[in-house]
Amino acid sequence: MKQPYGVILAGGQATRMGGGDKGLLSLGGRTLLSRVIDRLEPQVAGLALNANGDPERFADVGLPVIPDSIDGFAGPLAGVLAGLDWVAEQGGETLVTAAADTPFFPRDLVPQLLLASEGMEHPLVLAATPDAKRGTARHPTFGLWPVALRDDLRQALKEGLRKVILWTDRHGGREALFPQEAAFFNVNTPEDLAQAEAML
Ligand SMILES: Nc1nc2c(ncn2[C@@H]2O[C@H](COP(=O)(O)OP(=O)(O)OP(=O)(O)O)[C@@H](O)[C@H]2O)c(=O)[nH]1
Repeated sequence: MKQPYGVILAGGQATRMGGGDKGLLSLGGRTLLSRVIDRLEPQVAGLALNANGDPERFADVGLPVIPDSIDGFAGPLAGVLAGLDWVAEQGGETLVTAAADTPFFPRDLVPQLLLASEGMEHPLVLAATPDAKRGTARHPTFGLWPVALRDDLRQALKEGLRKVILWTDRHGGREALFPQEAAFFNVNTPEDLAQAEAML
């Protein structure tokens, strides 16, 4: 399989943070986004940012900015679709996504997702961590997605599907289990940002 392309999902509204771009918030003197780029860039064939609105605010980031093609805010699956369309333009076969508000994700994200996808006709894998109640908890913004399913995803979104796990389950999506429970800690509120500072 060719090396996946990467897309950082930053297309949300950050309502719990009071609006704006969570990726541009500072954590220990660097933006969340720059921390995510540092972790993902070495693992992928090329990298882009999925965000809506004026792309100029990300001019310093130096990545292509791809907006959602679905009207309104349709959730992370809309970003996955935008990412898959971009990967298809690059001539790639697979996409790995990471969320812009999740600064500590594993540096072996991509190899572990690829390992879990071995033997699948259409590689579709979500990252997961141990969970006391459910056994494992899946992280729907961290996944390996096949370009081959992008038209299926487009149709599902058109029909109103929004929940990531409903769509991945439909296609026999697998899990890649990461042992570190806090690896996908994400920053949703000002309190989360303070907690992330304490985790540095
Ligand atoms: N492309 C795209 N990504 C989204 C959308 N909504 C959420 N996301 C992304 O999905 C991930 C998880 O988002 P949430 O934390 O649930 O939503 P959020 O908008 O970032 O924050 P809240 O409004 O506080 O829920 C983040 O990476 C968001 O950027 C959307 O409508 N389009």
